[in-house]
Amino acid sequence: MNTSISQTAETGHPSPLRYAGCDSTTAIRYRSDVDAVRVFPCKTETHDDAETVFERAGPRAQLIGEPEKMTAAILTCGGLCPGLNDVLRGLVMSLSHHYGVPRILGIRYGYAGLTDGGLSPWELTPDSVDEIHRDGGTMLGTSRGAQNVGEMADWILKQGITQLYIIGGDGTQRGALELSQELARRARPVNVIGIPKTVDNDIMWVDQSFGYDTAVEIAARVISDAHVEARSTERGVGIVKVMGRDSGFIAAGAAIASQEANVVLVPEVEFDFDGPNGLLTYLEKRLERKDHVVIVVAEGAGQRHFKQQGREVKDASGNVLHRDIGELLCERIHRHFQTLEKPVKLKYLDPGYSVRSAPACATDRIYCTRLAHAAVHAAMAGRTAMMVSRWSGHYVHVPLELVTKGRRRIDPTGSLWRTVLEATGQPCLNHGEGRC
Ligand SMILES: Nc1ncnc2c1ncn2[C@@H]1O[C@H](COP(=O)(O)OP(=O)(O)OP(=O)(O)O)[C@@H](O)[C@H]1O
Ligand SMILES: O=P(O)(O)OC[C@H]1O[C@](O)(CO)[C@@H](O)[C@@H]1O
Repeated sequence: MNTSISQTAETGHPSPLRYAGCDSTTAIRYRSDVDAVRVFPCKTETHDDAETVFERAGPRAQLIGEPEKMTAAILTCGGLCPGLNDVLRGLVMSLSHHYGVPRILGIRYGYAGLTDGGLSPWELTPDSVDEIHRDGGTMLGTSRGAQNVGEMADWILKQGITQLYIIGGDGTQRGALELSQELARRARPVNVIGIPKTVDNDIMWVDQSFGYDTAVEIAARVISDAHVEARSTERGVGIVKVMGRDSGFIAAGAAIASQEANVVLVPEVEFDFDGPNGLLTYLEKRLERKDHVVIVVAEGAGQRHFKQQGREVKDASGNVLHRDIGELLCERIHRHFQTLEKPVKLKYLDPGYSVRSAPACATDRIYCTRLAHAAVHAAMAGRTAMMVSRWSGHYVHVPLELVTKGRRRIDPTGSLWRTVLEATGQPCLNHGEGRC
């Protein structure tokens, strides 16, 4: 799966690099001669000793043009995530205070705001963003759903925009790549810089996304609530469903943080309901032994159990909308123990939107601000078609072509999942999958 990528460490000009997908166990070292970060990925089935070089983020001596003649635009797209307003604030402060860019446009409701049919942009100033970090959500609004890339490019050029900051998830970054390619075909240069936003923590080449710490903190508190409920009744079962469409990072992190989860179900690891290794058998044993149990489930887990029950429904961006695995767990567990004539008391908690609409915690605020400043330095130095990131602890520039190659998921054979299993005592809940 090695791919040639065009971007050198020094200049942003084309040179072949080898790409390897790997998690943050990757070793890393600086190459001070080229102001770059060299990454040596760990060995996986698909990659041997391939290496990737990322340019280090930060201010550069040479700017692409005169800041006082520039117009910057910022948009947020996809689902909410704690810290969006901190990123917006960081961008405006750096553009205005550090570089003196006079015109900063806040695009309304994601890509929809880059078209004639969208709402007019807001002029952003340090004063207008001064206190936005206190609030969750995004002051600019967000959206899902496709827009015509040619129309967006026309609109951007008509507005005289010279740099565009795009804050969003993997879908948004795919859009950013297309847009940067379309703009590159036009006469006037526009620097397109992505900033990774994902409460699910599922963007490639990002150690951990902003908002994740906040999300885990909140979800862990809900798991503790579920635990209190479960242990306060005879045969109490607490079920907590958290977001995680394709990746179970919030479920895993919150379960470990709370120390009070007994079973964690994520999209990356299959589980059975029935059979000697199935969830229901394990719950029987656990309830005999401890009289209560807490289950944490990511929304994308166990979707194969719905297969016979209808066609896939998708959101405006084409993401598959999952069936409610929390409801299914409640129904199956309730029915099973009724049949055994040993009924359980079930409490189902779903903190989904509360987790992602919260304002960011302190560590996420620092992270958002640093990413935002890195993004501005990148654009001012003339970079484009790239995303700022923190990778193996370093702030770096990652080509959008790499970012959009896939999604980051929990490795069922890796250390995070192993920690979940050790912390919960959860056994293998499937047969024949080979990954528990
Ligand atoms: N493959 C793609 N090519 C171009 N644009 C895309 C692509 N996928 C998604 N987009 C656009 O990106 C925007 C956001 O996509 P999406 O709704 O999937 O959210 P996201 O950025 O992945 O964030 P989240 O993680 O919250 O889902 C939408 O306007 C969508 O049309
Ligand atoms: O209901 P919405 O706003 O479309 O978002 C829900 C989705 O957003 C995510 O949080 C990703 O941002 C997923 O985990 C979830 O499926």
